[in-house]
Amino acid sequence: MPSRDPHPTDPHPTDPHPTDPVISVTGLRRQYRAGVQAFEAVRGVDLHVRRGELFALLGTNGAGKTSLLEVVEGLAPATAGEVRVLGLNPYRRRADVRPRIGIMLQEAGFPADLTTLETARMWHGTLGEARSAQESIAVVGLAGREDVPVASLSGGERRRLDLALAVMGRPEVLFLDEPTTGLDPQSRRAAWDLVRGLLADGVTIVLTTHYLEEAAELADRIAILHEGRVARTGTLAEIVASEPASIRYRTSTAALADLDLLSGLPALAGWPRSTGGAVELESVDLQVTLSAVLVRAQDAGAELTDLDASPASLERAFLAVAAETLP
Ligand SMILES: Nc1ncnc2c1ncn2[C@@H]1O[C@H](COP(=O)(O)OP(=O)(O)OP(=O)(O)O)[C@@H](O)[C@H]1O
Repeated sequence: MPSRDPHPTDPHPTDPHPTDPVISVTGLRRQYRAGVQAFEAVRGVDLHVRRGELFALLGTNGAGKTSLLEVVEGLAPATAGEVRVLGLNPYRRRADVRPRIGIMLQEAGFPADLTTLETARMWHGTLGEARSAQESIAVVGLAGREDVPVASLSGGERRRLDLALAVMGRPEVLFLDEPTTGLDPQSRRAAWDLVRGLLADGVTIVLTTHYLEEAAELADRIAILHEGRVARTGTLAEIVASEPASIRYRTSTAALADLDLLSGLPALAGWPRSTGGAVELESVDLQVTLSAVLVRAQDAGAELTDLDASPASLERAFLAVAAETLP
């Protein structure tokens, strides 16, 4: 099916309202191949990214993040649905949209024998209005490494060079595709500081990452993609609030081990389970359930070993999504 564009002329492309979403995706579908071999990688996605926010796109392997982002970045057409970036169809109006966005890909693939500065200058030559090569290198903290061949940069320095090129054109919207993969914890935190600096300058950022901590640290809002659909979306707090907390322990005392007896505990999110000899409880109110467990243990003189009580987390939400099979 060809992509459809209900507003092919984009009547007010240069005068969007300040509160309009910078990225607006509605009912997006992307299908690979046709006929019996057809595979729909993106199955009706709605997303809206506001000006100046960092929106993190998470997902299981093969969830459709890359397939979705390629359409948003204007690199591929949608099979169906509507995408607007800065008010424009990014595929049909690529020449207008491209200078206003920056894309940091997973593997930029520079000629390894060029130096940092030569690489930045080469990229500068492809842009119109842009920061100088020197300034871009300084922005990402690579000053002093100008004359080092790209092949001799560390993995972290190479990712910073990727970022220098992505921000060189002073993009209004920046796409960061797994920007800190392979970086050590210190370099990752340095990259986060760079990203925060860009946000402070008003850049709108779409981040994909497999590091949930990174999304929790940086994102204003998050979407978790699964099997081509948005399975969860919202702020970190909103996503976490939709998941139960958990309590685990081991005991030999029946009052705390018998699952039927435990099912009467308050605020449980489901039936108690026993896994590998440990009791597992899910709770919609950790404090209420945990207090009841401890009171019962005291009354029964029970010893609880390996006691662990954890509030819901982004990781739990992610794992819950990964375990779901969507209709
Ligand atoms: N060119 C293609 N032709 C056919 N199928 C494809 C093509 N590209 C991707 N797919 C399939 O579409 C689905 C989504 O892939 P995609 O790369 O978008 O996922 P992803 O979320 O980016 O995954 P990852 O986190 O592993 O990079 C996968 O099942 C993949 O095999």
